[in-house]
Amino acid sequence: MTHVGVLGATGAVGQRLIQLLDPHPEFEIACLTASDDSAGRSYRDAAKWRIETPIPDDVADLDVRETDPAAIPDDIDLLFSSLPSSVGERVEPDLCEAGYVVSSNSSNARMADDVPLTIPELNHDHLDLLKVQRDERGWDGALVKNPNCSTITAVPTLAALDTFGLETAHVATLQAVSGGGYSGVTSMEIIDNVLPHIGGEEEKIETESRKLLGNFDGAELDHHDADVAASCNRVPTLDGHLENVWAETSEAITAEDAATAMREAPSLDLHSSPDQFIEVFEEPDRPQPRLDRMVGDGMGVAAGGLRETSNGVQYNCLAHNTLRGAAGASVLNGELLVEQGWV
Ligand SMILES: NC(=O)C1=CN([C@@H]2O[C@H](COP(=O)(O)OP(=O)(O)OC[C@H]3O[C@@H](n4cnc5c(N)ncnc54)[C@H](OP(=O)(O)O)[C@@H]3O)[C@@H](O)[C@H]2O)C=CC1
Ligand SMILES: N[C@@H](CC(=O)OP(=O)(O)O)C(=O)O
Repeated sequence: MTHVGVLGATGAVGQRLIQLLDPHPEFEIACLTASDDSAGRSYRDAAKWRIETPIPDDVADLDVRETDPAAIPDDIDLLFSSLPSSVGERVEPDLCEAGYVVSSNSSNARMADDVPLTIPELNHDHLDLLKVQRDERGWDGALVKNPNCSTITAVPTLAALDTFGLETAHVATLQAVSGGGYSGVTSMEIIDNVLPHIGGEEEKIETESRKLLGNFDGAELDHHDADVAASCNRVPTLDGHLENVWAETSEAITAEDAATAMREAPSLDLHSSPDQFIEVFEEPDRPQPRLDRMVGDGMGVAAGGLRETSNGVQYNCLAHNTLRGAAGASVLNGELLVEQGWV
């Protein structure tokens, strides 16, 4: 068993990590951290558990520790990080320097040249950037990131379309409230409403997509040159980001070509990777957040509403933002790190 720790374990993503890691056949939760306010309390007491499955008893009895390298036991093999990015920026490099391998969901350092940003089914080869990272930073540990939840929703479909030469992608998002964390948006702000701004989100989709779709030659990563533009909206759904995408390709493409390319997007043999990576619906009114966010046990991507435009295709896509878009993405990266021998 690989002994793992969860940083930011009491939060929205931290709780999802525990939900996924507790029954995991390869990982054993051995350490939990959160803010100083929670440190020293039992997890049951510190975490306001809001997941639909019960809080696991063995985890509930663990003590929450400070988020500090000195507080992490030496026998932890792998850390999952779901800290606020300002905290991740400060703490994650210290942990890597202290020798820990960190699979992080926080947005800090996602765009750093020597930090792999991975969706294993798409760009598992980018993990070899860790050789560059260790050479440059002198770390015994390692830092790997998963992308922003809205980015993860669209990029698998864009990667499938790239077989036809992706040139442009315009994305409009309808993002669930859980994306903002437990204290993100208040009910007075979001009920009977749509918020047409999510700070920093558009730039993340635009830049992270190009890094994910880029080419790694073993030394340097070339970002894809597609023109990606995004517009982000918060809507009153609980989980599941729905996105409208307009993609243009250099080669002619039909809606049927696009559906086939998406359906054929390869999956991996990792524990958390879904059997079918992208599920394409024929019904024009699918995917929908309430009906389809659990495709592939919450680790799949759903697409539908495909139709041709003058230079490409238009469609809708959806993924569960705290599973495939956050906690599940970190766990999958953890499985890849183990499989490739970094842990
Ligand atoms: N929610 C989502 O869908 C997604 C979230 N993310 C990212 O994941 C990260 C976590 O998000 P989320 O779970 O929603 O956030 P929450 O606010 O729900 O949880 C934050 C966690 O970090 C801990 N924390 C807060 N301040 C500190 C500190 N100073 N030192 C140590 N620990 C601290 C909290 O502990 P305590 O309980 O003690 O305060 C809590 O465990 C963020 O970077 C977010 O941007 C990414 C993709 C999707
Ligand atoms: N901003 C996303 C969630 C998030 O926290 O993203 P990031 O991991 O890039 O900080 C949302 O609101 O749905």
